[in-house]
Amino acid sequence: MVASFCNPTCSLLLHLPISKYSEHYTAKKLNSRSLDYNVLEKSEARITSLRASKVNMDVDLPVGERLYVGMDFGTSGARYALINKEGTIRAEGKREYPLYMSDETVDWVKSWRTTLFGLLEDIPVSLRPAVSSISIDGTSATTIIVDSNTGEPLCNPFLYNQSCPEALPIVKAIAPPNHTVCSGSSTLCKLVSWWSSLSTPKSSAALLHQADWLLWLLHGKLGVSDYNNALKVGYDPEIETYPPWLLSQPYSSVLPLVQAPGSVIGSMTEDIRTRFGFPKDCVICTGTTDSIAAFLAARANQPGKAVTSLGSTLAIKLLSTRRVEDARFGVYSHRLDDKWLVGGASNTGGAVLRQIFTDDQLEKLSEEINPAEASPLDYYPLQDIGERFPVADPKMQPRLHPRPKSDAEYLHGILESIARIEAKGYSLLKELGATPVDEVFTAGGGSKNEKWIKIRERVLGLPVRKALQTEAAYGAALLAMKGAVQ
Ligand SMILES: Nc1ncnc2c1ncn2[C@@H]1O[C@H](COP(=O)(O)OP(=O)(O)O)[C@@H](O)[C@H]1O
Ligand SMILES: O=C(CO)[C@H](O)[C@H](O)COP(=O)(O)O
Repeated sequence: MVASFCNPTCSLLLHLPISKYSEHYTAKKLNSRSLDYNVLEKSEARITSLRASKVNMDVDLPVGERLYVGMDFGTSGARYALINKEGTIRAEGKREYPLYMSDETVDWVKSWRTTLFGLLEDIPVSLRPAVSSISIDGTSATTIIVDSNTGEPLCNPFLYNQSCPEALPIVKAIAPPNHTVCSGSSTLCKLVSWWSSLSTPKSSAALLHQADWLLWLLHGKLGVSDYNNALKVGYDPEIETYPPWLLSQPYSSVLPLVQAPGSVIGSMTEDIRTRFGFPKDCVICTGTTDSIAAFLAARANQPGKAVTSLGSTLAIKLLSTRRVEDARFGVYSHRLDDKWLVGGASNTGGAVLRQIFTDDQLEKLSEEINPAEASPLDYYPLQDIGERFPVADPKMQPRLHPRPKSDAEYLHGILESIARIEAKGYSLLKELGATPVDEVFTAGGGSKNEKWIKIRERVLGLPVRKALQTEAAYGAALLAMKGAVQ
């Protein structure tokens, strides 16, 4: 399905050119404002100088300065960024997820909750009274079914890359052909899988995404999400509602209310506010997904600009004037104010590297790589069986052999093979009608690898550079700022 989207308003987070009117839907006027990028660009130098001093700075704030907190709950750990209205980073930090086990499985809910309050504790005490708002991004389609009265989970969460193939025929029977939900790892497949399991109480259930549930712990209003996280359960961000084919399902009662990302849900609860020393006017804002937060952090603001998140997984996001989705290839479009972030998320990425090399080895071995030379090795690096994009194949096998004697050559082959997957992703988006990519910014842990950036430039045949801000937490902080100043 290809649709163009319209709205004659500037978006809050991006200086976006006014696009032509939609061919398919009566566009709704979107509430948004423009944030001056020039201010943010100028502040880059200041960010660098501040960061050069210390990460968590108990600095004396200018009188009256207000601050905005973004938290990124990624695959391997969580981070926070505390910024002011110029985008200067006042403090930042990160925590690995503690691994609590229950019945031989990881208790992710306990780990995420512990990490959330740990990050709040890491925010310098002297800066907390200046915090106006908080927002959180999480891994997309990470799904938690909770008791709608208590907010406590009714089952283990379904993680972002978990697939429920048994639910796919049921979902395909109700959704339009090749709709975004027609993927085994979609939130809707996870909901249908849970709904179809006999042992679960259905009456007082509510569906939340990871970011929604973490934000609920801070504001206390259960059942609120954002239109990025809600995309993969079937919410249509262009018409700003769930489609009739979904609302007519028996489980539609568990679906969350949906707001735009970076909109105020409510005030921080009194007990958390007093426990940590946040001000009475501190508000909690809707979030987004981790790869969209990374896009926001990069501040790529023209159609044709793209952000590749080289985190545990490879997620690509291309700013397009046209909406594109095709579940056969794992391609979907997130709304970003009055444009579309077209892309997909592969199961390849840094997690495969981490299975083979430590971060130090990655750094040392990369020094031996000549990025101008193409590697003859042809792999498909996956942690486990199954791929989401640019091929949606739950049975795809990892391919990481033959392994050469030289570790540097092996790493070169893996980095180059991931670059080829990235290149295939971008050419697929163009074939499906998205605005062609003309420049790629890089976010995530892999963005620190200069040699990989050069390999990717050669394979993609495009300018590729490290984003000015590579952490998704910075993008979430921009969403918190949007909500606070609205
Ligand atoms: N020098 C490096 N070169 C390539 N990849 C790296 C390097 N250092 C770290 N990484 C990768 O970055 C990934 C972590 O990135 P991050 O953005 O923190 O992931 P996530 O948010 O998905 O947990 C790890 O999987 C690791 O393999
Ligand atoms: O791989 C992932 C975890 O890091 C997510 O799937 C990633 O966020 C991509 O999802 P989306 O495109 O919906 O943001």
